Amino acid sequence: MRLIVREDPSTVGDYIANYICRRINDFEPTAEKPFVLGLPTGSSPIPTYKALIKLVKDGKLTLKHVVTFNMDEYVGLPQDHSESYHTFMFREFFSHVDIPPSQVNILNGNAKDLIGECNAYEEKIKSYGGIELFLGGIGEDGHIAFNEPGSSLASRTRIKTLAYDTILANARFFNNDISAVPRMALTVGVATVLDSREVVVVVTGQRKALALSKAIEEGVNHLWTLSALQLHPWALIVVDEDATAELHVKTVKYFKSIERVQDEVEASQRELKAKGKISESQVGSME
Ligand SMILES: N[C@@H]1[C@@H](O)[C@H](O)[C@@H](COP(=O)(O)O)O[C@@H]1O
Repeated sequence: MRLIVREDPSTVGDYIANYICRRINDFEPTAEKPFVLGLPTGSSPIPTYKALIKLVKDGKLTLKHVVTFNMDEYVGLPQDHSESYHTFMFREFFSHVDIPPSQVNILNGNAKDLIGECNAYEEKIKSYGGIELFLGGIGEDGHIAFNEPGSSLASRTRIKTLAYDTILANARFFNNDISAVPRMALTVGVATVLDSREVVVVVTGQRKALALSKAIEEGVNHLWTLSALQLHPWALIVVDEDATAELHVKTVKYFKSIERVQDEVEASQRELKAKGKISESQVGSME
């Protein structure tokens, strides 16, 4: 696992957007071989979406051959409700970039057969050969997607009852009316996220600091589902300074030193590549 620390949410967003842009461009997606990207909602990824939109507008990135799968959706909230994750994703991202809407996949929380909807979602992900990169966010209780505390770390896409903490946290999107927050959601499972080839998680703000420390400084634990990321071979968590408030100083220093060493290695690899001594595929990031 790698942990990257940046100053604030905006520089975190820039870092992740540039990272995703490089991954997509290196992949050289085509109609036959699209890049499959998992995406979250929430306020934390908004700076990343803003930065990705700019990269597309500046001609540095195209999403024409990208297929997306969103993490979750409320159950029973009309699709055109201002707080549905469908509305959120088109408002904050998809309407501003060149992705064909037919390549956007979001769980339907109003499906007649919710279990069938979840199973079909897993099958569709499989039909694309799995997810290349899953971008995620976390809740204050350490949940990834809507995998609330106590979720099985082997879980797949399913119906989930929301924890009271999450209902409270999300009431801010429903005029602080707790009774207006849906009680259930459809969500990809922890194992669905872990199956993707790479996972990138955005964690910003002091209210996420405890969850971050539980997830990376303690053992794998179903009460802090992000901690399952410790089992993933290619995981990256990008945080701002505020989110590090509960981490040990030595943890932060350690990960910062890893980034420094990696930058030095990459710089020397680029130099070797410029001299024709190694190929582009040999220039890459390390865990
Ligand atoms: N289901 C979503 C999560 O996927 C998201 O990570 C979380 C954090 O939201 P925010 O970034 O607004 O704190 O909100 C919801 O619970």
